[in-house]
Amino acid sequence: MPTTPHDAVAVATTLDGMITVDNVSKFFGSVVAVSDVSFAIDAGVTALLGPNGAGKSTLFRMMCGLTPASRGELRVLGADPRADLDVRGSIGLVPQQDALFDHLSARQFVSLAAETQGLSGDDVAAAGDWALEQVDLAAVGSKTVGQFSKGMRQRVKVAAALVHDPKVLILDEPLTGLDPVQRRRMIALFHSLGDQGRCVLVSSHVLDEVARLGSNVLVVAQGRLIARGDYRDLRELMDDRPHRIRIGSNEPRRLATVLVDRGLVTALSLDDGEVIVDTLDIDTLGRQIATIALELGVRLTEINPLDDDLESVFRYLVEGR
Ligand SMILES: Nc1ncnc2c1ncn2[C@@H]1O[C@H](COP(=O)(O)OP(=O)(O)OP(=O)(O)O)[C@@H](O)[C@H]1O
Repeated sequence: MPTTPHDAVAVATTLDGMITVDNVSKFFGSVVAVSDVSFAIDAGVTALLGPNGAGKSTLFRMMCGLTPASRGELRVLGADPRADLDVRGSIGLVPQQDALFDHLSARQFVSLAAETQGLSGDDVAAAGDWALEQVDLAAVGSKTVGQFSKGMRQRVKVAAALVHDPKVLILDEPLTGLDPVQRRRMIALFHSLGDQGRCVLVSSHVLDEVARLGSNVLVVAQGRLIARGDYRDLRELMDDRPHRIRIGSNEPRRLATVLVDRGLVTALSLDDGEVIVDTLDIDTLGRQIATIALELGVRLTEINPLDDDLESVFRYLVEGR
């Protein structure tokens, strides 16, 4: 554990988890942003995966006590974040927006965050230095934020959220726009913060980012929690879904007939000389298609999945198709 410039807020954790969300819904008029979501999470990194508009930010805002739930109950460190100011003080939020003041130095920006959290006097500078150290920016703390790369800017935002040494750190899409090296560095930072006993909750709409975030994943879509578990299990579940594939060849009709005869596809259509197939067993189809083409003397020009985007993965998980 690192030494901290000020006492960590001592708040009891419940048996349920450091964050507990119990049958929570949030309505904005007729819009259901969050629908009957329940989960409990503890120390370490948890990823909240979901497409745009899934309800991730709304869940985060409720956890931070910024907006009330319409129904259900949220507990952070055993208390209601709307009612308990101590608990609000043990949450750090990294917002999605790039809300930095470019003319301030990183140290000034983080100190401002420390003052906002109620620190004063020497504690402000000590907390600022400590937070910049955590994100590996202490050496460039006197540079203005306007000079920073996207990855460094994100780390300044994390430092600002960490400055009061919160037990719970909530990060809204913190990996967006980072290059692979910056992303790896940020993910390593999240894990080190989680290993120090913090509950680190990170949202993302990118499946591959979540693969690197770790084993604890919550999947939300259309306001509902639709899956939860180890990333590999979720990936398997996603890979088991039916796939739609476009196959280009010089003899689409002959190829189509054989694919149906051999039971390799569940649906098929011909589109402008190309065969569009649905298959439940993409591996077998992939293995056999070249052999079949060879047998028939048919030349393959293209094999492309049409539904390998994240939206179709979510659609499958939500609707089972
Ligand atoms: N203040 C609001 N008033 C009305 N509707 C809202 C409000 N905030 C969110 N919504 C709606 O609630 C739904 C969930 O939005 P939310 O921002 O929580 O999703 P998200 O998963 O964070 O997506 P994104 O990454 O795009 O922000 C969306 O349909 C959104 O339009």
